[in-house]
Amino acid sequence: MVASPSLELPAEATVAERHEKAPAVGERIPVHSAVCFGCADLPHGLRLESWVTDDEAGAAAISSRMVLREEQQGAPGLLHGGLLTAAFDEVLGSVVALVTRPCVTARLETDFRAPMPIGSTLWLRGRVDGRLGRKLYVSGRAHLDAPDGPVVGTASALFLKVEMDHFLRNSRPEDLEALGVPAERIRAARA
Ligand SMILES: CCCCCCCCCCCCCCCC(=O)SCCNC(=O)CCNC(=O)[C@H](O)C(C)(C)COP(=O)(O)OP(=O)(O)OC[C@H]1O[C@@H](n2cnc3c(N)ncnc32)[C@H](O)[C@@H]1OP(=O)(O)O
Repeated sequence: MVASPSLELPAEATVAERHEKAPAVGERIPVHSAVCFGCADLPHGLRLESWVTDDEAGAAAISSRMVLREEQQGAPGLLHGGLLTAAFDEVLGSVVALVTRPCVTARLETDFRAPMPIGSTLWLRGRVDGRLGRKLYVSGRAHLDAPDGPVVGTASALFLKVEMDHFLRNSRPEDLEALGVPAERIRAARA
């Protein structure tokens, strides 16, 4: 198998600041899609809530909150590990969206540092560590039960900026049409 390139921040990467039209520090980040497993208010979703936070170096950063529910268990009484990775995907995807859009996850690594009991609350942080062309290097941390509680997980990821064509070519046409995308535009992207 071919190894994926490193997630290490390249020396030439630059600070990735928030876009001028992105929400300001302290503002809630709006749900990006009514059907999103990560942020929408869905019975089966993670229901993450996120806010823009300040960063010493001026980089885009957010803080998020997720309550761990009965139906999210892996081992008895503990959060399923894949759901922490899904939560990081949402948090890190939301923080890159403050810089540029649309982006997709190319690679995401999670370190599980301590078990996460059902009924507790995860406080997650995400930060864009740097940008090099289409590549956005991001990292995150999950704390248990308080914004500065014990660290139960960490993550590093690479997101890539894509064109709208990525969705026009790959999403189901009916979902795009439901968002108001004209059928001709979808057909043209796929021709
Ligand atoms: C009008 C329509 C309305 C639609 C409304 C849309 C609304 C917008 C909602 C957004 C919602 C967000 C949601 C949350 C985030 C997800 O959940 S995203 C879902 C999960 N991710 C995916 O599905 C992505 C699937 N993968 C892909 O599509 C393609 O592999 C990618 C990621 C776009 C990359 O393909 P590519 O653009 O052809 O890039 P490629 O030339 O292969 O690589 C470019 C560079 O990145 C590096 N790279 C690529 N992959 C990797 C990797 N895995 N590891 C390390 N490096 C990599 C390459 O080595 C290369 O480096 P250089 O040679 O330039 O140094």
